[in-house]
Formats: sequence, C-alpha cells, structure tokens
Amino acid sequence: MDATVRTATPTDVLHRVTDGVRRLTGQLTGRRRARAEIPAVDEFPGGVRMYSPVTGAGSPLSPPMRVTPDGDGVVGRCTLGIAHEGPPGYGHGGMSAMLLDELMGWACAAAGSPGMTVSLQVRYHRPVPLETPLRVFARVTGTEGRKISVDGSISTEEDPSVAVVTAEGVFVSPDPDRTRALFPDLQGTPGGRQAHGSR
Ligand SMILES: CCCCC/C=C\C/C=C\C/C=C\C/C=C\CCCC(=O)SCCNC(=O)CCNC(=O)[C@H](O)C(C)(C)COP(=O)(O)OP(=O)(O)OC[C@H]1O[C@@H](n2cnc3c(N)ncnc32)[C@H](O)[C@@H]1OP(=O)(O)O
Repeated sequence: MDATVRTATPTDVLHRVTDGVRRLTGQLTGRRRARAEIPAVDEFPGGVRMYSPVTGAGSPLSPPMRVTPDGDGVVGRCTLGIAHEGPPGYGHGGMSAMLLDELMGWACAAAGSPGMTVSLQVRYHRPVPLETPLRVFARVTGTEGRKISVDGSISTEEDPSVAVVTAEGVFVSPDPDRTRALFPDLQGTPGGRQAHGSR
C-alpha cells in the first residue's frame, strides 16, 4: 500500500507492475470465503480478526492496530502511513474515527458486552501526525440494559497525555435473535463460534 501511494515511477512501469500484480493475485486460487463467513483463524467477537481493515495482520488496508488490555480499558497501537492521509502529512479524519470505532467495540467485548456502534461522536482537537506511533485508548463508562457507553481517545506514544482526537460512543448488544439473524455463521451464543473449522 505504501509503495503504491508513494511512487513517482513512470506510467509504463506502473502498467508492468499492474500486470505482475494481476498474475500474483491470480495465484490466490482455491475456495473463497463467502460474504458473511467468519474466517477459520478468527476469534469472534473481541479477538483475532485476521482480515479486519483496522486490526487485521492479513489485510493490506489495515495499519494494523494491535490491541492489548490496559487498566479498565483497552489500548490500540499503530502508525498511520501516507496511504491514510487526509490533510498533507496528517491522518484522514475518517481513519481516526475508524480506529476509535473499532477499539471502542473491543472495549465493549472486553467488558463482556460485545456490541455494535449506534452512535459515534468524534472531536478532532489537533491533526493526527502520520508515520508517528499512536496510542488509542477506549473504555466502557456505563451500561444500561443492552446499551453501552464508551469513551475513546487518540494520542501519540511520545505525548500520551495530550489527546489529539476524542470520541464518545453508544454501542448496542443485539438480542440473541437479532445476533443469529445478523451473524448466521456464529455457532451458539454466548461464547461465539464453538470450534474453528467446524463448518
Ligand atoms: C458470543 C456472543 C456473540 C454476540 C455477538 C454480538 C454482537 C457482536 C457485534 C459486534 C462485534 C463484532 C465486531 C466488532 C467489529 C467492529 C467494531 C466496530 C463497530 C462497528 O463498526 S459496528 C458496524 C456499524 N454499526 C451498525 O451497523 C449497527 C446498525 N444498527 C443495528 O443493526 C441495530 O441498531 C442494532 C442491531 C445494533 C440494535 O437494534 P435493536 O433493534 O436490537 O435495538 P433497539 O433499536 O431496540 O435499541 C436498543 C437501545 O439502544 C438505543 N439506541 C439505538 N440507537 C441509538 C442511537 N443512535 N443513539 C443512542 N441510543 C440508541 C435505543 O433507544 C434502545 O435503548 P432503550 O432500550 O433504552 O430504549
């Protein structure tokens, strides 16, 4: 991704490389995952998401953000590159929202209430620098029935006390019927998928 958005190589080289990439992706043969199929390597929800655009080590789109528990919340560490640029040299606001949305979802799962975002309010206090290690933080601040309130922030690793972006979100845990309808590949609840590769 970085090489693609950074290069100033001539057009004929771009065409040659494109042909090479098409040849390579043509080798990704065999069975292809269906739309709602949870990858066998995943732990859903709240664990490994191999092809997530935010945390997935297997996704070329992801920074990727690495998540660890931290006190009463979760911390995500990542570095954005120029593929994630908004204003020149700074992160795209949508990327910041995506990092926060994802980590705030992880905070819900870590607190035992996996949920989906129903509302996300983001405040951009300072631009997010690219190519700079970032520290994202999220924690559940309250629950009310199936509704979970979550706070989040982004700062640099160098200056963790200065939040450059903050967010407040509301997440909702779908009821069991809705969960089964939304995620037909989930086998048994609670506890998510019972065994990898059991399909
Ligand atoms: C092992 C167990 C497995 C369980 C799995 C369960 C969940 C897993 C879910 C996610 C985890 C997975 C991966 C995480 C991945 C990424 C993290 C990033 C997060 C996202 O990227 S996620 C995508 C974007 N997200 C959506 O795609 C949601 C679209 N949405 C819906 O699909 C429905 O919305 C749904 C099903 C969520 C709820 O539907 P529903 O019918 O069950 O709920 P209902 O409407 O009854 O609302 C209940 C209470 O929430 C209040 N409420 C509703 N909306 C509100 C709002 N905007 N602001 C404030 N409060 C609100 C109501 O007022 C009421 O509150 P009250 O009860 O007090 O009246």
